[in-house]
Amino acid sequence: MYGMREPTESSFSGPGLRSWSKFDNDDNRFGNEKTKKLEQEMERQLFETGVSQGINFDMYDKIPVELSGSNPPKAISSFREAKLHKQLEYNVEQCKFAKPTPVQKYAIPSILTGRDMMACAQTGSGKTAAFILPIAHQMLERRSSSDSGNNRRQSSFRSRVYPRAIILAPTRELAIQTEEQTRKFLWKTGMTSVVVYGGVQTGKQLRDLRNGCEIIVATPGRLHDFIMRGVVCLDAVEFCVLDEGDRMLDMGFMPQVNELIQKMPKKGERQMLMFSATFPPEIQKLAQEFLQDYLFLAVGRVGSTNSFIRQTLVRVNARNKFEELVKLLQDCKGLCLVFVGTKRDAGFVENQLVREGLDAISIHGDRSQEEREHALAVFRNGKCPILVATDVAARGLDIPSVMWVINYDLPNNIEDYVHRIGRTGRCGNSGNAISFVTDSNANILKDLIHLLQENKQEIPGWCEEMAQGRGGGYYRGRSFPFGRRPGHGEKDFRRSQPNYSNNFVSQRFNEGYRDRDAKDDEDDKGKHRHWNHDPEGDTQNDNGYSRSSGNNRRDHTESFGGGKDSSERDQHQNYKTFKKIRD
Ligand SMILES: Nc1ncnc2c1ncn2[C@@H]1O[C@H](COP(=O)(O)OP(=O)(O)OP(=O)(O)O)[C@@H](O)[C@H]1O
Repeated sequence: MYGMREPTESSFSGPGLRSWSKFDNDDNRFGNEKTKKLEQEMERQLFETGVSQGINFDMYDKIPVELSGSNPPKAISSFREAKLHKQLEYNVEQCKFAKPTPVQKYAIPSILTGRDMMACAQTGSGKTAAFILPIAHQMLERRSSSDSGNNRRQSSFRSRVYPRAIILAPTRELAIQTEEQTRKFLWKTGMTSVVVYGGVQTGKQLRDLRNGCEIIVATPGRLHDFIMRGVVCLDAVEFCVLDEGDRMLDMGFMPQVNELIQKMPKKGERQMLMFSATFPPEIQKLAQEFLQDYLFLAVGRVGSTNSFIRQTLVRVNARNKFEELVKLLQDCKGLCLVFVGTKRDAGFVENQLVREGLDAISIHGDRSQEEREHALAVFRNGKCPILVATDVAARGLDIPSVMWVINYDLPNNIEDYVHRIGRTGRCGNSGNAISFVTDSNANILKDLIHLLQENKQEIPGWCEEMAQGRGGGYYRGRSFPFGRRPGHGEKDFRRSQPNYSNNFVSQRFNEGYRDRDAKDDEDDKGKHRHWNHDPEGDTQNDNGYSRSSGNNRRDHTESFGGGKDSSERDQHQNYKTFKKIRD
């Protein structure tokens, strides 16, 4: 029988800890001193991970928010206001979450009312808790009201698992991390979660599943595998989350995700939630297939970065990129994540750095899962403070003390840039992102310049020249061809659909947003209510979210050299830039 084992030292992690978490405070039948101590230790270990909130945390309240769709509920201003189950309140306290972030303020009440949701908020701003808490609350409520939710008993009879919630993630490491986070919130609720992902033997995951669970966090391939083997059945799914929703719906994942969703109860009988920091309009359109009467939440502009990350562009010559990297790394304090374009380059750069005497390790798709997890572990604990990575580490990973993200190779699209640099500057902490730019990067520069302008970052003169030279001029100011800013996602795409819905409203909070989007709004088809309501009573927007004007940009032609290939002067200036950033 599950849940009847006395916990042992070895149950500090993995399923042992999960099964112990089924005990409720009042139901501790081993109430002796030793057990209590063990339980306290398990609790301490469980809650000690995660990024502590940084000095900029209160700035989140000033970020403009848009909530659109029919009958949107009122935001909460404290976790208490959400009236979560008392064990969940306790677990939130243990996580040291003093107050909700904006995405939590708006998403928690929306999800609690049973609505589907597409939510877009900056990297590191607490999206994970924004969906897990209201899901866990509803599962607890429904279980206590109907007392029919013991899926474990049911599943052990049928030797099949019937999860009530599925959370899909694009990478194995993110799935592992999200399940760890889920475990915190489920602590002592009597509910458990299991993570399943590819690249490792199925044995342990199978045993965990057979012990029963309410929530499965998974990468799509492995979950599909377990369904085909008759281990998991999705008939009883009440909640489905696509974490990094835009990635889960892009061409790489869409067929698998679609197949999984088809195995769940149909629209309206399950709650569908999609979260990401980026949601390009074309992906929003695709997502319609899975959503019903959903609320769209945008914290800040869809696809933007947070303003706590200092972003710097450095012009380099492809030939001496590596030397530039070494120079830079010698001066970087704290953990440093270096993104490269290919798996081969990841191995190559790692080896070269080690030869230079630097403590580097790499993570990419050609490494075994064991190696990938080892690389992340030694990076996390600081034994190897430089992690060279492909985009496998670009999304979702929440690692404290990542002070630097270096784009050794820039990605091909702005969404990947946003996610990559979002590994630093999390939860109100400051961070630095440095991107090497070569002649072959002209394709991303327009979007990048726009993003930097928006966040009041320095834009070197050579960069503007480069963007203009290649693309026939980049877009400055408010008017963009085809009525949309280049490249990345914007607002709720339904607003531009004719007669979307009679009940459709779009509410805005922190009115600084108006400056930026005023013109777009006039053209929108939906009805808009502009409310002055602000749950924190703060309507000022001074965090740089209104689009920057030309005044915010300095002319850096002088300090970064001209538009030709990286010259000696460039290199000297690059060094000066590194020094400035470091100091
Ligand atoms: N209300 C809160 N108060 C303090 N810390 C919080 C709060 N909410 C979340 N955090 C912490 O902030 C960190 C980032 O949260 P999370 O990983 O959920 O961000 P995210 O928005 O999902 O980021 P990404 O877009 O990169 O996936 C975590 O370590 C989490 O524990």
